[in-house]
Amino acid sequence: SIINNVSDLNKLGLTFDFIVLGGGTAGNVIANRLSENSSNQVLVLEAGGANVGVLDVEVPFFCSQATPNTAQDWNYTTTPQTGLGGRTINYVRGFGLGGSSAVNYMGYTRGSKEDYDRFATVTGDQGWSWNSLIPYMKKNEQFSLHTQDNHNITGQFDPTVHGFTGINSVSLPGFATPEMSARVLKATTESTEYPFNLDMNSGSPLGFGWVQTTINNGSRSTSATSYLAPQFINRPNLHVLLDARVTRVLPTATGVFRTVEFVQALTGPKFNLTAKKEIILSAGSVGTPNILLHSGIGDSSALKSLGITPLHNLPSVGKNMTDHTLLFLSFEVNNPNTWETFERNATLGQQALAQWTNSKTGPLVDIPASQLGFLRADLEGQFPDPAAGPTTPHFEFLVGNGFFGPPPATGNYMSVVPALVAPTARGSITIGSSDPLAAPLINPNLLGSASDSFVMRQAVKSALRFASLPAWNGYVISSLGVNSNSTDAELDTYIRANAASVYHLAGSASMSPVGATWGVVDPDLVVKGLTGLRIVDLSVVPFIPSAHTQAATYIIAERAADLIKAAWAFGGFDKRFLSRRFSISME
Ligand SMILES: Cc1cc2nc3c(=O)[nH]c(=O)nc-3n(C[C@H](O)[C@H](O)[C@H](O)COP(=O)(O)OP(=O)(O)OC[C@H]3O[C@@H](n4cnc5c(N)ncnc54)[C@H](O)[C@@H]3O)c2cc1C
Repeated sequence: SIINNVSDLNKLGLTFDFIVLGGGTAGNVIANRLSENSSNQVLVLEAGGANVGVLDVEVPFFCSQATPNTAQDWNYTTTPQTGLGGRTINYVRGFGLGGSSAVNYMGYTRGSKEDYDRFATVTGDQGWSWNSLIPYMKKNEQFSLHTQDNHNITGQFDPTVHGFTGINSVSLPGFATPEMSARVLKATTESTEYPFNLDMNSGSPLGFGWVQTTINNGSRSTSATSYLAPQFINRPNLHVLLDARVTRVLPTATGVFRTVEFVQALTGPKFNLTAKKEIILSAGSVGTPNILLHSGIGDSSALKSLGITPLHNLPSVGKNMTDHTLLFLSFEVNNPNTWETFERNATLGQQALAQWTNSKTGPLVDIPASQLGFLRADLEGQFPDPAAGPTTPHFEFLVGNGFFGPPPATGNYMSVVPALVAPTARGSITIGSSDPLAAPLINPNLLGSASDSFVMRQAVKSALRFASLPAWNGYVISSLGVNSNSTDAELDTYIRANAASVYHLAGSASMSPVGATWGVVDPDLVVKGLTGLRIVDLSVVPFIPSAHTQAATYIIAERAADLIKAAWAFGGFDKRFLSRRFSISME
């Protein structure tokens, strides 16, 4: 059930085995999988609301309107970003059931095999390798063979690498943009720099291909519409409390954290609930370290200086924060059928919305991109390879049939949006006060290293080269802002003034090997040195995947659910405790 008020929850008279903090992308996977066992009572505490009936959330094309500064956004701002010339920027995090899966741009890209194999190497747990995770990729994915325009999808994906019976819908574009798509595909035949890739979710993402998105029959699929669909949320052992903002986790004994403190209104009373088995922290890469720090779990001396009693010294909490940077690069084109046509004409816009409402067809069924490419930069011998391996990209292009965001008053446009996907800079989540309801200090450190600035410039140059291939003759009229004659200094100035976040932040509560002096969680995602508290969200990755990050989040959560089930499979004894105490392997 979905409950709005803690007094209604209390009336149920339940005690909970597992309490999941945050009903976002990962949290709802955990809630679903743990409640498959009817003897587990599972509760999710979500700070925001239900996110139901919000058109900007449901209509794929409206994704850029869902945030920033809306009711479904935490509405954060970064600290001044040195790599962006000192600018501060909006920092979007999904607020409400579904979390960031309800406000993201729906691209579904797993990353490279090397990304996951690096997780396994760095953590010492082969369970995080690509091959070990394939079953979890398939458990997440319900790939659709149907598109909203019923076109033939042969040659647009590789069926052998997908899951068809999972929970989260994934589909190919459902509204044709033939003038542009044909040229993108032609461009892939004109230069070895931009090869075609049948399916970027095979583990080998390099090249250009068709975008796969978390869209179900023309509407956004979120972790709430999928993992909390009626057949799941109606389980008698699964409950969600909305408007429940977690302030801290509290110890029930020394080193044991099974109690959660939360509020239902910013000025309202605090409530406590205690889990019988575990608290699972799934508040995301900002929320998770924020809650840990306010709970006294972090760098003890930094916490003390803020007046917070340190309870467990874990200096890595909030460190290692990594994010992707993008630049919206636009080209004026000679094609009357771009998004601008219906974006500028109210009648056509209303027709498009009516078509979506009535039949879930038309231009609004897709995100504003139909192809994407993952590419490597020529590092010119200046920097060590920042990627997980030689078949892992350094940057990405999202190609769209129009201007991203509100278009200029006249003209038709194409977007080729370069994004840095293997950054070396690391940022942080810290706190500036002991008030758990105050916003944390968010520093993604975008373009914060010489290598990142260099690769971003290479990516922009590559985008300009891409748009001048013969495929675009007679189509591309000119680029906006920069062009192929721009000097490196001009490119850098433009990038610093205009680059933004892709909102993929990751790694702020990283996994590390058992016994490591760094990191926040062990490879089984239990907080290092503590009992009863596990973290399951994108904050646990030691490196950001070189891809859009929701697929990795879902995959990690699917495996995490199995780790939790296995830990409690022995009559209530924590398998992890047993295996450590008696040095026996129970895998
Ligand atoms: C605008 C935007 C566009 C993006 N585009 C894409 C894309 O196209 N493709 C892609 O793959 N990825 C994209 N991403 C990234 C992707 O959505 C995230 O990496 C992923 O959803 C992270 O999942 P998570 O479970 O770690 O966190 P979230 O999904 O953010 O979940 C955290 C949840 O915890 C809740 N929470 C936080 N603090 C508290 C608290 N104190 N108490 C209670 N609840 C709390 C939040 O409200 C939220 O529901 C985008 C993200 C954004 C914001």
